[in-house]
Amino acid sequence: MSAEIIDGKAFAAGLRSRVGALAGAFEKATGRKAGLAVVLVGEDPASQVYVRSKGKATLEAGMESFEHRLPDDTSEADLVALVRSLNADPAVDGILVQLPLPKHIDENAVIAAIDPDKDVDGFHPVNAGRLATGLHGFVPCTPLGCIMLLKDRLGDLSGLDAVVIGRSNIVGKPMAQLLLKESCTVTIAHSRTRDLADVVRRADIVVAAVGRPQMIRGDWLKPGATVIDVGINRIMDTETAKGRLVGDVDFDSAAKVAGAITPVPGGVGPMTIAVLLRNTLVAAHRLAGVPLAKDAI
Ligand SMILES: Nc1nc(=O)c2c([nH]1)NC[C@@H]1CN(c3ccc(C(=O)N[C@@H](CCC(=O)O)C(=O)O)cc3)C=[N+]21
Repeated sequence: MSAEIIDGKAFAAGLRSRVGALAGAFEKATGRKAGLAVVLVGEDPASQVYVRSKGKATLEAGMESFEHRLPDDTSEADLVALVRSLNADPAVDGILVQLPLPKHIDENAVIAAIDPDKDVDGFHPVNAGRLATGLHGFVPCTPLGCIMLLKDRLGDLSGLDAVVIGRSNIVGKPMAQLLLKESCTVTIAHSRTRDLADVVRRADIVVAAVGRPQMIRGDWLKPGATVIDVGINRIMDTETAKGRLVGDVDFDSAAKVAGAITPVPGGVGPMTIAVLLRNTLVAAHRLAGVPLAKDAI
């Protein structure tokens, strides 16, 4: 094994403590805590785990956490009504509606109901448009966390060949926008891409966000490439007969070829939550009209 393991968990801990210090300063300046509202519809066990860890991290950073758990059969109209009440609530700076939503609810309709200036997930079309056109707005947490790890490892990304595997609104597309903003030459690959291995082999930066366990293998990589694995897949380990988490990258073979690689768990996942807190603090400053230094976080 030759690759450096990128410790996302440690980087995220550092980011959370910087956000915590700024959250304390925000409270001093305004007399109130920055607040994040998280809405969870239904009983999905994985979503419950994520929501619990988001709430815990929010409190640890010295912010207010508002959790709304709604039954599985909540109507779209009721959910939209809750979102609108959070839009109007001055104690709430950030709103996150946990995805996926139950099938009878139109996710796009719910996302569209969130005030773009409280949309700390960066999923509202207004924020997607701002990102695409170079305006200030909220950037989805996972891709922003990936960029932070890449810049920490590589410094200037300008001119590098980057391949994003996956084209979701939540990860693939905003990831490609951010890499483009950093002046990378960006390729977006997806399930219909031909000769994916050949596309990946050209890349200095590989971001894997396909949702297929261990799909990207070491022999697809350019030696020395930086590999960011966004996938979180639960599989059965055939040797131990226990469930375990793996990424979209086959870690063992990739680590022999890559220059640096994020592990799963302990890579991108913890960054997602840390950036969510960061975005909430930024939202609080904007809503309160209290300036935050440009490079503060
Ligand atoms: N509106 C919305 N916004 C989201 O940001 C959002 C969402 N919906 N739905 C679900 C996904 C998933 N997600 C993760 C957050 C943290 C970890 C994380 O911290 N993972 C740890 C632990 C993993 C574990 O042990 O289960 C790790 O990778 O090391 C993973 C995944 C946010 N999501």
